Amino acid sequence: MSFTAAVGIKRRDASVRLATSSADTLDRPLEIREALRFEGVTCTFASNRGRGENYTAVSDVNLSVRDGEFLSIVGPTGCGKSTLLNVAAGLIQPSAGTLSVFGQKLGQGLNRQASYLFQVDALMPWKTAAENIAAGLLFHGRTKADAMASARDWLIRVGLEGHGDKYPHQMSGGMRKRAGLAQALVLDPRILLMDEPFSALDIQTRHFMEDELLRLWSADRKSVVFVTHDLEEAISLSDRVIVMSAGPATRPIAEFDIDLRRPREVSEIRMTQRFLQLHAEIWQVLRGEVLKGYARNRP
Ligand SMILES: Nc1ncnc2c1ncn2[C@@H]1O[C@H](COP(=O)(O)OP(=O)(O)OP(=O)(O)O)[C@@H](O)[C@H]1O
Repeated sequence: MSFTAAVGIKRRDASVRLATSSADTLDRPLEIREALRFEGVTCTFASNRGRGENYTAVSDVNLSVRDGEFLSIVGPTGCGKSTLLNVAAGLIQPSAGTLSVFGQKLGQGLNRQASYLFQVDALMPWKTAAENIAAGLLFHGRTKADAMASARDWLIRVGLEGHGDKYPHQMSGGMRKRAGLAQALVLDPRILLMDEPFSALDIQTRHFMEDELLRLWSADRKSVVFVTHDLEEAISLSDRVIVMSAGPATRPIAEFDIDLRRPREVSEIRMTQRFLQLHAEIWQVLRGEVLKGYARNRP
């Protein structure tokens, strides 16, 4: 069974180390590389209620994301999923604990190995799709000709060939998402952080985008951390799903290996027996936390 309860979260050291017989060591690396490692990460904020109170959103989070892994994080609303992504991006510093990126502790400042894709578009309305995609490269010092050539290449890769001259208001929600994906991937990050990127899309476009993401991901297997409220989306995309506890002081309470075959087509994989089995197992844990979250947030 793939369910690993709280003990499973503690097994993190074992999970990143391969069993090594002498034969193994000849042709396999000793360690699977970690893209991200949260160690004892706690984030405490000044409470929205004021009165000098504090609110601990996440507490003592220990979690590693393997190089090339597609990891999803699910949990009750407001539990602290985005907070963890913000720590991974270097947008906020934990009150305690550390984040390591490919083995290096991240001090102050942004995680330069990562690109971030938010729920809302980060496209600049006064720039065309191509210019939006090229903007990050220009910021990193590439020449305009070079940046625009890369942007045109990425327009093709995300299915926006011929739409490079459109402004965001001239594009559909799905097209804007594609442009957003290109904007993130053109920088060739080793890590992709995604915060409910497709939640505003209609269901068909959403499935299209999920398949598109899997296709792009499988081309060079970046490490992905994907936050979603949608358990079906989490299972159909991921190698591993982490369930967070209800807040406050949220932490991962269970992890599930998703052993569905790849390549996957999200609408098809959801019909399989194994998918339904995994869904039932994970929902059993998640449901309890969602109910606790509702109970705690009742006025
Ligand atoms: N900068 C901040 N100042 C004060 N409180 C904050 C801050 N950032 C987050 N919080 C609080 O921390 C908790 C976790 O927020 P977070 O956005 O990480 O949750 P989430 O699981 O991503 O939410 P959702 O599921 O609704 O997207 C919330 O109660 C939120 O109000």
